[in-house]
Amino acid sequence: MNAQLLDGKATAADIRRELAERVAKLTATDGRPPGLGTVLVGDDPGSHAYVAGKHRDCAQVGIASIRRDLPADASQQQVEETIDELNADPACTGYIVQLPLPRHLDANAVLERMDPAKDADGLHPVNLGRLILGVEAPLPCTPRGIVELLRRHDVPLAGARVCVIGRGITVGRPIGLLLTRRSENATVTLCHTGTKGLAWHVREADIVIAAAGSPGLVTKDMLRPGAAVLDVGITRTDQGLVGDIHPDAAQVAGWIAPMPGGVGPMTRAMLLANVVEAAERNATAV
Ligand SMILES: Nc1nc2c(c(=O)[nH]1)N[C@@H](CN(C=O)c1ccc(C(=O)N[C@@H](CCC(=O)O)C(=O)O)cc1)CN2
Repeated sequence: MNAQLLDGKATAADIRRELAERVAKLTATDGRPPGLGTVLVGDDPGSHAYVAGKHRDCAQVGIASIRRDLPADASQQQVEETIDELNADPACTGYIVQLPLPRHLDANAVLERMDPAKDADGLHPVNLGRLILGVEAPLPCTPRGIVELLRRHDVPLAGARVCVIGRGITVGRPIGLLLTRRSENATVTLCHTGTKGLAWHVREADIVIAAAGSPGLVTKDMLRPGAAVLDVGITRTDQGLVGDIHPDAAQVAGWIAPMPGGVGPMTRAMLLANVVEAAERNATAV
């Protein structure tokens, strides 16, 4: 079988073009562009690359960038003061705190301090609660990107059995909430390091979303032929970046979102979408 490519790079480029038009309208009406803020603590090269990418995307669609970089030994108070500053900054429509934070910081306290109306990542507890309640809220970027990628490639979701591997807060936990909404109507099994018989769960699935950070975890012998397989795992090795899906999976999958070029670019595009939607909400509120 030749797997069909779930091309996140091309799809994200389409979305950026659509968003650029909405940003131009907002800028003309408001007299200034929407603004995205980022809070980055420490020297993790991956996090630096992701934040740089977010600001490049902003420049491409006309969103203003506000960047706050703090040293690896920044205190909880320093980080929270930066949050307070962005909460109060009228030029900042929405912002994100790049995760993971250094271990000495309390990430939950930082997220809770954000103004939920400015939470461009949909990770504030109020917004995660709204997601459960089915109330409009910014959605976490990777889960939203996955749903958008599947929809734009006509991968059937209603009634689909989805196996998610990984229970992190940016992907594994929220993706189940999105896919089980009535509008998506999928059935989700969330697997993690405590799951017994992972291969059995994967083989039952029409859609497999691997976000475990375990290189080559999902192999072709585990997959149902024709399944849609999305690689969200990224491990940095001496040989470069390695995903959770073994390359041989393409031999049996019906669709494949590779790493790189699948879900990652969609994550970035959905962040822009969340900022544009926040700006549109603000514009209609006045
Ligand atoms: N506050 C947040 N922190 C983190 C999130 C998040 O959504 N919000 N997700 C990840 C990191 N991330 C965005 O922040 C992210 C990860 C990967 C990519 C990406 O485009 N990946 C490329 C491959 C990697 C590369 O080229 O370096 C791809 O898949 O093509 C974008 C964003 C954790 N932290």
